[in-house]
Amino acid sequence: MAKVYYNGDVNDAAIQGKKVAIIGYGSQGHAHALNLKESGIDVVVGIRPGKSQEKAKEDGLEVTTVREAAEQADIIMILLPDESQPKVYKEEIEPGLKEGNSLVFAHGFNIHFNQIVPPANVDVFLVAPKGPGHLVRRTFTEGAGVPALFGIFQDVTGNAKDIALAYAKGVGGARAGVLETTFKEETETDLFGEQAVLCGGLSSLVKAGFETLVEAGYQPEVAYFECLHELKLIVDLMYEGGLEGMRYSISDTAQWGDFVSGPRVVDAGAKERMKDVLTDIQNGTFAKGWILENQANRPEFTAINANESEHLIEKVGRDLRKMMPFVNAK
Ligand SMILES: NC(=O)C1=CN([C@@H]2O[C@H](COP(=O)(O)OP(=O)(O)OC[C@H]3O[C@@H](n4cnc5c(N)ncnc54)[C@H](OP(=O)(O)O)[C@@H]3O)[C@@H](O)[C@H]2O)C=CC1
Ligand SMILES: CC[C@](O)(C(C)=O)C(=O)O
Ligand SMILES: [Mg+2]
Ligand SMILES: [Mg+2]
Repeated sequence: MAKVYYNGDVNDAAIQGKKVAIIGYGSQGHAHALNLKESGIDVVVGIRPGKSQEKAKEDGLEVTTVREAAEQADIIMILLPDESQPKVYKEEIEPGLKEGNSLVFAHGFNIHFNQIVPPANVDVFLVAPKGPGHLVRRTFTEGAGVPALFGIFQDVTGNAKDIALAYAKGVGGARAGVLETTFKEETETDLFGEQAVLCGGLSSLVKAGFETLVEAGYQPEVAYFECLHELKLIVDLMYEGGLEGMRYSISDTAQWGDFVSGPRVVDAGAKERMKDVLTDIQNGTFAKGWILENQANRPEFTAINANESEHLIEKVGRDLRKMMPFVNAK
């Protein structure tokens, strides 16, 4: 079994007296900045002028430019979109780095795929929450946390592991469990998870189910409730009790259908295609495509995104959710 670190395993002194710069104030950025601050850690947010800068100020945080934050801080956590990081790093972060600083990431993409090449005199590690930033924040305020991974790329101070664990505790990760990984493992598993299962696999499954019912003549609203809305309720049961917890709560009829029909839909062919997806991640094909897509100003991303937002499931869902304000309460 892998070693799992919890709050009691962490050396808090590793981060005390240090200043942490959170670069970016989006999904992960706001969660890390607020959670660390409420954990008693000295935080400054480095962010360009705009909406999220205003939000960081409204939230009562110390805010300055990216360059100034990187210069001031001992620990610099980069929480910009992966595709924006290399340019901002080169122009505004690298010039402020000092020997013995910690350069930190929440995802290994830019280090692993060679888009950011850090100097040899700083610690480089990742602390990657295994969940969306808004839930990293919400669970923290509820007294809980989202599990996290940490991984060391460069340890020049000899303290990188202690600092990484203290950081993970500060954002709430060590309430749920923190595991050691490598940049390679975090990058490849995170990309695979979001593409094959959590985001890509799931949205394709939901759309295919919805379309199958609608094309067979059933009402779109019924198909929406069946294939999308109820998913959260089923996944909540898996989150709480695994597959067996979910199967305990559903009817025996549903459980029998799960056993006999699930593998007909997600069959051996689907697993073979998952392996292809993993291969493209491992050999850099996916990363190269995403980097080039951004260099070309995202023509395919923009077109697909526009088509997706016009899908019937989205139109029906927007109307139905208006009648369920509690769904969007947070
Ligand atoms: N989203 C998530 O839950 C997870 C993300 N990660 C990783 O965390 C990192 C951050 O991701 P995420 O939180 O999704 O990022 P977001 O897309 O939410 O980041 C948006 C923030 O970055 C700022 N920003 C965007 N582009 C630039 C730029 N060119 N120059 C300066 N600031 C910019 C935005 O400012 P403005 O408002 O001005 O646009 C905003 O403050 C990534 O490495 C990601 O892989 C890891 C785990 C989960
Ligand atoms: C599942 C998507 C994710 O990897 C995440 C929230 O963990 C991301 O990159 O946003
Ligand atoms: Mg992830
Ligand atoms: Mg990810």
